[in-house]
Amino acid sequence: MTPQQAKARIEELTKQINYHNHIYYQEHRIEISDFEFDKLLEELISLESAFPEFLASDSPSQRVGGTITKEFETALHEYRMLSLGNTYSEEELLAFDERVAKGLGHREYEYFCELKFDGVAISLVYENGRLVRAVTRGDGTRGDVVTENIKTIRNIPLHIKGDNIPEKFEVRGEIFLPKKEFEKINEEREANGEALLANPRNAASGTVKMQDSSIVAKRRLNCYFYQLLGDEIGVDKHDEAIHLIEKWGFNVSPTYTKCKDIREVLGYIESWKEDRFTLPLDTDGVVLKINDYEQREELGFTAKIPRWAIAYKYQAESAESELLSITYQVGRTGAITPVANLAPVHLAGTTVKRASLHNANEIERLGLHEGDTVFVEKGGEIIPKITGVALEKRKNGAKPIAYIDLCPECGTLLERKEGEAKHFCPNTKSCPPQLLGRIEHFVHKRAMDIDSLGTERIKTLIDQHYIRNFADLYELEGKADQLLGLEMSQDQYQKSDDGYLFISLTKAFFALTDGLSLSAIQKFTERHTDQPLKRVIKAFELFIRASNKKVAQNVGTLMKLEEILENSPLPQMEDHLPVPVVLNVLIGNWISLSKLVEASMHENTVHGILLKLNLPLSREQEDRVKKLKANTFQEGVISNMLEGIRASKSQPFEKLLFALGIRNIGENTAQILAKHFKNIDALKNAGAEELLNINGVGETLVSSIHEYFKDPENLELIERLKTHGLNFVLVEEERKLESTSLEGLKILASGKLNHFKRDEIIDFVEANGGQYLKSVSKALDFIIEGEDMGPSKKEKAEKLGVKMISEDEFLQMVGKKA
Ligand SMILES: NC(=O)c1ccc[n+]([C@@H]2O[C@H](COP(=O)([O-])OP(=O)(O)OC[C@H]3O[C@@H](n4cnc5c(N)ncnc54)[C@H](O)[C@@H]3O)[C@@H](O)[C@H]2O)c1
Ligand SMILES: [Zn+2]
Repeated sequence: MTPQQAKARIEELTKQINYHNHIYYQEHRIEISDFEFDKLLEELISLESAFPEFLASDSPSQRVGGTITKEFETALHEYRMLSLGNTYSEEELLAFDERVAKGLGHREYEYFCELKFDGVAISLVYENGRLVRAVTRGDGTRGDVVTENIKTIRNIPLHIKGDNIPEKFEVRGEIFLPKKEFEKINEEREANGEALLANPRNAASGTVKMQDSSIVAKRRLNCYFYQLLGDEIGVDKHDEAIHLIEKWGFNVSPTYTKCKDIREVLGYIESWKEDRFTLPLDTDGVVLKINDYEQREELGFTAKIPRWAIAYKYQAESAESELLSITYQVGRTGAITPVANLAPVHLAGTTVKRASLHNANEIERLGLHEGDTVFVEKGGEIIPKITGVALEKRKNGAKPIAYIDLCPECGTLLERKEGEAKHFCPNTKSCPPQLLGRIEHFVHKRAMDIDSLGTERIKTLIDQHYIRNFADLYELEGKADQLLGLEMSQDQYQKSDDGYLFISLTKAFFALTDGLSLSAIQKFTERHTDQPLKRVIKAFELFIRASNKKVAQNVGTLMKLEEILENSPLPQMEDHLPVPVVLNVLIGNWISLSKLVEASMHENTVHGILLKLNLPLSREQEDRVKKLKANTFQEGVISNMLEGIRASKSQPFEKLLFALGIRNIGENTAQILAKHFKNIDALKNAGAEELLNINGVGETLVSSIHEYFKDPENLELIERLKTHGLNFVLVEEERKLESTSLEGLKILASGKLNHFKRDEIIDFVEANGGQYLKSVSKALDFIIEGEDMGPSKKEKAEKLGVKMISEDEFLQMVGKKA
């Protein structure tokens, strides 16, 4: 390589590494794996050492990767927070050991091994036994002060008690989001159609830097500690320090061990290679450190890393599997996410059956064909990803994956906006997941406030076609009797290609027998999955006989089932039975099989079929049928739901306006518009000019409003809602003010308040006659300055000359405090 080439490559690598550092530390995202990142850095380091003339003092090889952010106060680290050298190879580990041996003049030394926890580094400073400061690593010299956020982590001791606690000391560790919590958050996000968090590490680092500690508290971060620092800590070996902080109540992972030489270290590495996946958090390697502090000092540091420690990183594991199919998920915003269904394969401690594909570009980038053998990898990500295709194994004539054109939920032609990676379903009104999103918004606490309508219930009502829009909610009252017994989930059902309704064997056997428990039957069917139906039924007969419960009756029913199945023209489906056949066995004396088949063609549940047929069932038959159904709506649930819906009719105009979900009309805007126009018709007829004259209304909002009222379906919806008595007119002063002490004042609160939660302060200001604004502007009369008010906000307020008062002063102003 010529010096010219080297220079160009160094520049290119520097640019790339700086970019990936930036998105990793500032945006909590990744675009390449850690392995790929480490390879880039390694290449840079080797080029810089071959061509030292091109080594820039600010090269990423010379600096710790993070930086500080603008939103927090910063603090200097008393002891610099460094990075660690890392390697993926055993040879390099042995070379490290040789350097250590040489550096110490071949005297004896010990290693202390810990797992490398994949989280965010934190430094806690204690003075007189109290936690005074929690600081991120930042650029290694200076970090962000995130004390309030860290205090929400339950097992971090705020006070240390005991004998001989040093007056001042620092403890370092790794904050992490437990895998279970991470999965929970992502399940919620998936259900809400929000983008998934890539991995627990990024989620943890994003959380640590949130502005709102109450959200941090909900995330249930945890922390493992691995270092004690201070001038008078009274120990001179790392293992002693670890035992000390354990004794003081810090959470230390019990996975550490002391090794007397590098061979033992290799044993430790091997022993955790698979076992680490059983730990509650992600780990990406092992850190080995010289145990003795004096020896550490002798070995010293480079600009960026200690010479007495190194991280050995496990390579991400990969496996081969077969692409079975692709499922396209529709989120609540209409965004489409393709997911690969794979033949189950064992990988990194779990069985993998699905891998994320993100969007059409990713499928194209991989060049996926139907039935391809693919490589799956599980790096830092919980959701594995496909890293490539084994081209030599591609089947003859395999077709490239064709991305879907139509929404899998509603059949609408998908759209893809210029410059966007994701496809969208434009059918915002009736595409089921999008409708779910809209209804959830409508019933939200700050909108129509119908808390008896949770997601599961709304989903059921949408799936079974009881609600297609908001107005339908108010017509449920007349359908109360149909709702009784409505099934909450359709998981137990399947439709055959030609539209016949099937039910799981477990549920069918449960309803067809008497005296056998659902769980016992489930265990039985699990043992007999994949077998031909005839054989399963024979085995079930033996199972009934062995159970010794109501044998004659149960076997009799089973024989009837066999006979009807034999004569029915219906297709077969693995592990399922046709619903009409099962119903025929249960209630056959009332109705013929052909009538049942006909009724089941257009229905998705047993409840639906029975509603349609309206048969006079005996008590016993009803009980049997009940066993066939999924969980159902009961009387209490229904009356509770209807009560909530009825009560919502008295929500004031501004809440209703917000609930309608008109694009760009948030809560604040809804209030402003409601106050200005006083009723929906005035808003509907408002011209652009009038709208633009209102403070806070801009061009985008004007066009969303006009677009909304241009749509005849929306107008019809409003008319229907009016007939149900919803408030489309502002009832002025309908809210009794608690006081007028804030009358005419425009107020904003920033930072953490002690007497109010986020939403409470808004209600409080308004209840006392004030107006709450959501951003810093000249219009404000004052800002209530809470704890840890963001420095950028503060700066802006000072620049605009907005007065800031403390929470105490505010409380005095409203007479809540002497
Ligand atoms: N994928 C990307 O785009 C991208 C970008 C930037 C950085 N990265 C990754 O981030 C890492 C670089 O970050 P780094 O400089 O923090 O190095 P590092 O994470 O490899 O090592 C240092 C850190 O390890 C942590 N650590 C965990 N367990 C520890 C233990 N038992 N003892 C001591 N320290 C422990 C500490 O937080 C410490 O700050 C690399 O692994 C790199 O792959 C990836
Ligand atoms: Zn759709």
